[in-house]
Amino acid sequence: MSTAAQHTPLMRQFFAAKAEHPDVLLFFRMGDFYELFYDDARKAARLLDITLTQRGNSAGQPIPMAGVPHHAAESYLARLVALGESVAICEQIGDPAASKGLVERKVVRIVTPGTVTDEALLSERRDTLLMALSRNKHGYGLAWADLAGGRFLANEVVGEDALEAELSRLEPAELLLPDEDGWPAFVTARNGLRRRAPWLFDADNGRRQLLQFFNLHDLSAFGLEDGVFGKSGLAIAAASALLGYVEETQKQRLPHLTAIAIEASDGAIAMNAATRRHLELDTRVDGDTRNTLLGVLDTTIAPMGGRLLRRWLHRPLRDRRVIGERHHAVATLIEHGAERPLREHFRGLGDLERILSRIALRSARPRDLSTLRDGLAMLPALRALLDPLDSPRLRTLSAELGEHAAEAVLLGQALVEQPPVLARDGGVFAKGYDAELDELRELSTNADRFLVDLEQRERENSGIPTLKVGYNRVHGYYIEISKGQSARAPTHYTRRQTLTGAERYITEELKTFEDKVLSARERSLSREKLLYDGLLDALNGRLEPLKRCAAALSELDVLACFAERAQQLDWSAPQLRDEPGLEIERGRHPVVEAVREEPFTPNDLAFDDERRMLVITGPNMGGKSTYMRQNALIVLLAHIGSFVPAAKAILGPIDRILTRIGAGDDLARGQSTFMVEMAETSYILHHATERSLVLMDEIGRGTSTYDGLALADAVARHLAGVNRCYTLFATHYFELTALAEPNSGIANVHLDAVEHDDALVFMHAVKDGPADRSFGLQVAALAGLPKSVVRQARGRLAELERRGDSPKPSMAPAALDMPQQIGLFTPASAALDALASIDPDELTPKQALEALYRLKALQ
Ligand SMILES: Nc1ncnc2c1ncn2[C@@H]1O[C@H](COP(=O)(O)OP(=O)(O)OP(=O)(O)O)[C@@H](O)[C@H]1O
Repeated sequence: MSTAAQHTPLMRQFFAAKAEHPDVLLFFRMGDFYELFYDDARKAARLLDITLTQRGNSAGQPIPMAGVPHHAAESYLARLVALGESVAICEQIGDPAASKGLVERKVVRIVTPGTVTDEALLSERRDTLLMALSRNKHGYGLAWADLAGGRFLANEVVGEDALEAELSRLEPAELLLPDEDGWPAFVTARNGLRRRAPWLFDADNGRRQLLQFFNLHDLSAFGLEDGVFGKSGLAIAAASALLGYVEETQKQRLPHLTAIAIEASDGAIAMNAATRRHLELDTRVDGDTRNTLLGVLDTTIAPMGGRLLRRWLHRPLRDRRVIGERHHAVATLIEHGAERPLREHFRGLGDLERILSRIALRSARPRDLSTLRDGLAMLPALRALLDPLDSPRLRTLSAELGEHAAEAVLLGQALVEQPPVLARDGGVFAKGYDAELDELRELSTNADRFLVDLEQRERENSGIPTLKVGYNRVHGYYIEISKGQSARAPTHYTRRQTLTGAERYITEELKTFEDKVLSARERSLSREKLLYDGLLDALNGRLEPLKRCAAALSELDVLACFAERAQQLDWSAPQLRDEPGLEIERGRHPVVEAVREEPFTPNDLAFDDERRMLVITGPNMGGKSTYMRQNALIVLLAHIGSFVPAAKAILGPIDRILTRIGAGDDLARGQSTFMVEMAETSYILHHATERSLVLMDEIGRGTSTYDGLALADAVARHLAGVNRCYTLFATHYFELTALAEPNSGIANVHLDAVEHDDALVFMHAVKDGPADRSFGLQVAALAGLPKSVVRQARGRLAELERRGDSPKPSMAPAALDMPQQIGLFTPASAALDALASIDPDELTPKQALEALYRLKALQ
């Protein structure tokens, strides 16, 4: 082991900084580069695919090193943050030119996945959240902050399921949790996990810290004290742990987090992680984000509108007044043709929400301010558009937009039309805004004139026509004379620099001029900095109303998007009513309809107290899954305030949407398909209420036919009899169609196909009653199963049917109790089972022949 003393001074400085930030990558500034050393270098080289090299030796050993150029650091940081890594930025504090020996360095901030606010490190249309979790014997506290958007929220939930549901809803980029055992795997397996000392999650300390942060005497105004568990302080503990972390990493105040609010679970239609996954709200099972509900729905124009829509989509509301107002607003926009001009205005809007956060954090760039200026300038036109519209929500939003005339004028006068990217180079402020700045700028501008005159004069006086006046950053102003002519230089010229072909001089007059001009430049830059700070101060004084204005603009963008979609896609206004039941006429699946070339066949749905479960049968590919999901999506869309893809939808209250649908990612989650299927089913049986909408797709498929049928039957009976939820139950077990007895609340519907000229045509229309054929073999043929195999299966099927062993759709209910009579369970199915296990593509000709003999033997 090497000791500190054996290391070079530079490495000792590195180790000191590293000791303070052992868990994060350290970007150590070395001139124009950030360098990483030792393990950090190895890790960064792997993650960023950059070269791992060496920087000399220290303590007798080579130092592994990887570096990224300073000017390109942002893109590397963005990649690291996206991978869930944090980076401490250690800058050179002293002036390298002035300091003797080692220049001083200091960690100035820590970039972490959940705290970034720089535009370049954020995803435009998705919130970046930092979340903290606390727990006690009752449940969990959650607090999450969107620092880039200036939002701070909390919630308390009971049970791991509810915690998982919240995590899947919010998808935090970084998760803080007390460093203790016993956290469930769906928490500990997350990217961007940061374990913190458990005492940082203490409710009593936390309360004090929050009071101090918000400068308040009590927290009751935020509703934080009346969490789900009374005064347990779970949300408070999480919120204060979060704040502590932000202060530690950002090393600055957070003036834009002005409040914290509880976002209670019971205000929303509950959807667990499985439901979000199965319904493919914004990501498909295969990770694709197009061809999802959000993909079809999101035509918002401003990025902040897009983020709000995603938030809405993940949190359909139960408050029928709020949703009703949104529907009314959308209808009003359509009726008056107002959404198109509204959206035209939004094109130049920019991301005001994040800009305002950067203004609060004082990291706003000149272009942020000019975008804000342009946004504020369009407010009067927007209000003029909105004011004649008779909709309560639009009226509220118009009022929330506010006037902001003073800020609009201030920014209008202060900024040049197209400001530079960075404030430090100057040129941000318009002429006429500040007299002192104008005067200083005048001096610099006049300088050019002076230099031309001087050059002319010196040429004449010296008689050297090639004499030039110039400037360089190191040596300042000079008079240049070529080597050949330099002997003729006047005596009052003082030599400043010798080049290969020329000599450069300075004169008294030029020196005086230089001092004046350079100091004018410097003074004008520092004047601009002062003015810039003043501008930020002025805007910060009005941050709250400006934030409300940005929020109203985001909501208008989403409502206008709903209006646009409704017209483009022929969606209609849903009706919400207080009586229970769901009635959908000519409903469509928004995503399948959008991607299909052929027309979509609309289908109805009716649920009421007498009809609570539909057992859906029909051929594979017939459209069962599509039908089930479209109904869930219609219910969901209605509850975010959107119109819906149906001719008519009358919806009673809904508290949850629960789904059990086989998905391709089950195995990736480290559990067997059947385990996942049963865990999800069990969740549904425990949580579904009379007001829940439940989709069950092919339950029981993951195990043997016998067990599967028995389970599916018992689950269906439980859902219909005990949970009494609205259930769409798709199944291949025809036996289940027998459940639809009078007064059972269960009805049969089916999808159909017809064989036409040897081809199979799917009708996609949902009809009453059970299916009478499964078309399994025809679909298998469609899928390209070898003809010989299909032919053989067909023969077997005919034989089974002849023997009366095959399952019949009209099976009597009692049959379930006598499974030995059911064809599915006879030994004859052994041949089909064996057939199913054969993959023809995998077989050699010899193996195929052997398989054939085995099959024959099973006859
Ligand atoms: N109502 C419809 N109108 C038009 N096309 C439809 C309709 N419903 C489904 N389809 C088409 O049929 C395909 C198969 O539908 P879906 O996956 O819903 O069938 P399924 O009965 O659930 O099949 P499986 O039992 O094999 O899972 C869809 O991808 C879609 O292209």
